[in-house]
Amino acid sequence: SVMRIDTISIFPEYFAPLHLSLIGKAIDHGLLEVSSHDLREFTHDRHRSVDDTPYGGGAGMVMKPEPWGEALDSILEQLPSPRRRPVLVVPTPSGRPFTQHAAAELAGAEHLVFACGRYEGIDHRVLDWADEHFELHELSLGDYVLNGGEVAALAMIEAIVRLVPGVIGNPDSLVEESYSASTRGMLEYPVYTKPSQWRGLEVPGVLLSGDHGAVDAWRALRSREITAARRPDLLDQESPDRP
Ligand SMILES: Nc1cc(-c2ccc3ccn(Cc4ccccc4)c3c2)n[nH]1
Repeated sequence: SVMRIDTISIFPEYFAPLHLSLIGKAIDHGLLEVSSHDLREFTHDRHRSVDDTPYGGGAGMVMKPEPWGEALDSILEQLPSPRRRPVLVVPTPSGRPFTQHAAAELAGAEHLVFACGRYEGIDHRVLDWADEHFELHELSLGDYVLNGGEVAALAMIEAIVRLVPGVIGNPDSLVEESYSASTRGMLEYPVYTKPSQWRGLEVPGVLLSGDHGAVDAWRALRSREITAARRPDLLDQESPDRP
């Protein structure tokens, strides 16, 4: 089934990279349709304004609700009916954390719409209205501040689309990943390839031994060492199926 992704932003050119590499191939193979919409197409004044001063005062500008309403209407009107409610993802610093679990959940959606804000954010009535017409997800990319939602949307789209069957060439490469079920939240072990000697640096001998048991043990040990050092919080999730 074809997954459709629509993005709405005042910088639609941010999404041109999606047409490159893996995602580009998925689009060429008809597995994925990506359309980027310019929010200013839904303004009607001479200055094509999308922002105004905030009620209640404060610094910065807030994105006006009308252009967003018309942009979202236009997406809903283009849907084949009867349709399931499309998913609307709104990247925001105040959102629920975007995790691999959220990516897997969203990878099952038929139609994803990303509303990318700028300035101090979007008039909250847009989210209130959208909650009635979409399955709304306000998501944060992480605990750092960006200038807008586009970079967050690009990252989320990549994390989601690579989980869609057929998009990634080799599905095996998805199995043993950080944050995936099989690694149970452990970080990746170090990887090596030829040449076995490089600038005087060797590859760990066990990896050249052909002893797959020893290789697995070495990798498990390195994962645990690296996770304990960098992400002890992931180890606290002592799950019953991890000794
Ligand atoms: N994880 C994450 C998401 C964002 C994000 C998403 C959308 C928007 C729209 C405007 N801004 C700028 C902004 C900065 C701080 C406070 C309010 C607005 C955005 C930031 N930053 N960090």
